[in-house]
Amino acid sequence: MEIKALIYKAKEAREKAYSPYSNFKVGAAVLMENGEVYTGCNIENASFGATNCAERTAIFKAVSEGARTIKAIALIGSEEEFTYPCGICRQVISEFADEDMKIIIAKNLEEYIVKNLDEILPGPFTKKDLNK
Ligand SMILES: O=c1ccn([C@H]2C[C@H](O)[C@@H](CO)O2)c(=O)[nH]1
Ligand SMILES: [Zn+2]
Repeated sequence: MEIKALIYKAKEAREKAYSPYSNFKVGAAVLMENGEVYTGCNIENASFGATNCAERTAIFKAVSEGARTIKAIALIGSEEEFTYPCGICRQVISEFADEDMKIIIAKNLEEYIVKNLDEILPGPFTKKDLNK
């Protein structure tokens, strides 16, 4: 799937954000190994710590449908500056990352940057650390 098409899906998902506390909308789209794309938005909660980020919403939808490996993930938050995944999402992304997974961080369909996992999460804690 083309990068712009994945960003477009993330942008559409951002419209669904439930963020009455921060008023900050984020959308994500994951392309999985089975060729399916799953989308997610951030979902906030009056108990702030119960908030779920857009990336994790998308990944958990994918995994709960049986998909396991992320080929690419697109993320769109602010249109003024690039919105990077938070630390918790970086860890969750690493659990399901394909070895050459791309992380696409977009302001819009024209302005985006592409990162590898190693660039945003060097030295991850993985199943290898648990001898799994
Ligand atoms: O990469 C990010 C960064 C933040 N958020 C959400 C969480 C919260 O609802 C709001 C403000 O932190 O943005 C995401 O969904 N993804
Ligand atoms: Zn996050």
